[in-house]
Amino acid sequence: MPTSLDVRTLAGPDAYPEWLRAVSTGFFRGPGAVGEQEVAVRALDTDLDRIQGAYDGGRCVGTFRTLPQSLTAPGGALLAACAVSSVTVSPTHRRRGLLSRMTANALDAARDRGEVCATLVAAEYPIYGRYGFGPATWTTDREVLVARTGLDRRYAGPADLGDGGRVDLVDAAEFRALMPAVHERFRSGRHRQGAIDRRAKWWRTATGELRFPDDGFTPAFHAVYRDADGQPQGGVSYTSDDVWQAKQPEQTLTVRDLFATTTAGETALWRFVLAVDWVLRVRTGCRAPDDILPMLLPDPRAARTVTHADWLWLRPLDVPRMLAARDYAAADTLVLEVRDKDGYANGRFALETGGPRGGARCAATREDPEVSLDVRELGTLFLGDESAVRLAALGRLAEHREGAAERAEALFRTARRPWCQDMF
Ligand SMILES: CC(=O)SCCNC(=O)CCNC(=O)[C@H](O)C(C)(C)COP(=O)(O)OP(=O)(O)OC[C@H]1O[C@@H](n2cnc3c(N)ncnc32)[C@H](O)[C@@H]1OP(=O)(O)O
Repeated sequence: MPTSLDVRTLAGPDAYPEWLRAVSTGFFRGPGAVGEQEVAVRALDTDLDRIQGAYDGGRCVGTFRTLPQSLTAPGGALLAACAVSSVTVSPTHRRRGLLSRMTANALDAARDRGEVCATLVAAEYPIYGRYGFGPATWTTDREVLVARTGLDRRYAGPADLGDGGRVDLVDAAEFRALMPAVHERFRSGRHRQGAIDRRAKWWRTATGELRFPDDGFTPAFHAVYRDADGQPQGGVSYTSDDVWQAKQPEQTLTVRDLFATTTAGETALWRFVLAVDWVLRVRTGCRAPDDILPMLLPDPRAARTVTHADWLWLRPLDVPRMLAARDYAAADTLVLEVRDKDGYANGRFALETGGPRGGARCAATREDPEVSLDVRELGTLFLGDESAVRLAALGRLAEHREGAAERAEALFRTARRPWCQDMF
């Protein structure tokens, strides 16, 4: 029997618990698994206007949520982005266009709010390209075999590195008090493109202050790096298992979070986790592909790649504002034609760049294009991780003037690879 499927934003707070249960069903946690405390925790800092549900009669069969996000562009500018999350369609209602309807509504709303792009972390690679998203950052998870690193086991702390700083274990409350400000400085650095903001709720959840039953949270150890002036410049959160074999400790330390505003701090924090007693292996978690860690080791092969995969996907919405906000490696003028079947980013744009720290301008133009590409390829290029020349070889970027792909490459590529460390 045909049914009419209605897609709408949440009518009010009363509709939220059922919507959350639908998310849970869509992500296979099981029906009825969402208790009152979970509803209360998840409702904090949640904007109901940004939540859509798909309804079959009174039943919620599809979910979609967006969050305001601040995304770091190459050079350190912070962009207003629309972060997409909690996308599910009930197994009973798939492939009837519900995701497409919810995505179209969300992108319209993002454009109307003036958000320059949308972002997401894709559960499966083939889903989101059709909506104009392209993979823009990659993540690498490594396992370090501590005994193979060649590091001196007598290491006694940052002083051994000739660094006046120190690393101290702190409790969750102190970590929560100190680290948000450090993270804000960290993520707005010139080479931190791809980083996203962490709101107060993120820190409260990550440090176990906001909990609900069966949330799967494991308390972590926390340590802070302070520089020679006593200023916090970085921190690490990690857990460790308790494996022993034949009277020998064989523990795996898993890094949940590690960042610092300075290379000295980042180095000291890695050296700290690699020197924790009883630890045989260190799992790094979600790092940039060009993370400095392997090169800190006398034997970089001790850090083996466990997973390397796409992470943050980016969907341009406002091309002139987005392109003008970033820093470029060269001074040039390039005319790009962007194809966007959904219309948000369609058009020809003249990009004028002043080179490193030189600013950029971008505006619609009628000039002949030098390169043309689909909007999702622009999303892939924007944070600097993809090669325009490689896209041209793949037929995903067309060159209308000889050498234009190489010029695009010189503009868009970044010295460091983009890194988004967080899931949302
Ligand atoms: C940002 C995040 O939250 S990522 C999490 C995404 N959620 C999940 O993976 C949970 C499990 N999966 C689901 O809930 C659903 O299958 C969804 C949300 C992925 C898709 O929802 P649907 O309503 O079935 O998608 P919809 O019918 O709108 O499909 C639109 C198009 O995408 C295609 N498509 C949908 N899902 C997939 C998929 N997993 N793989 C490949 N193609 C897909 C459809 O075939 C369709 O193609 P067409 O336009 O060429 O006909």
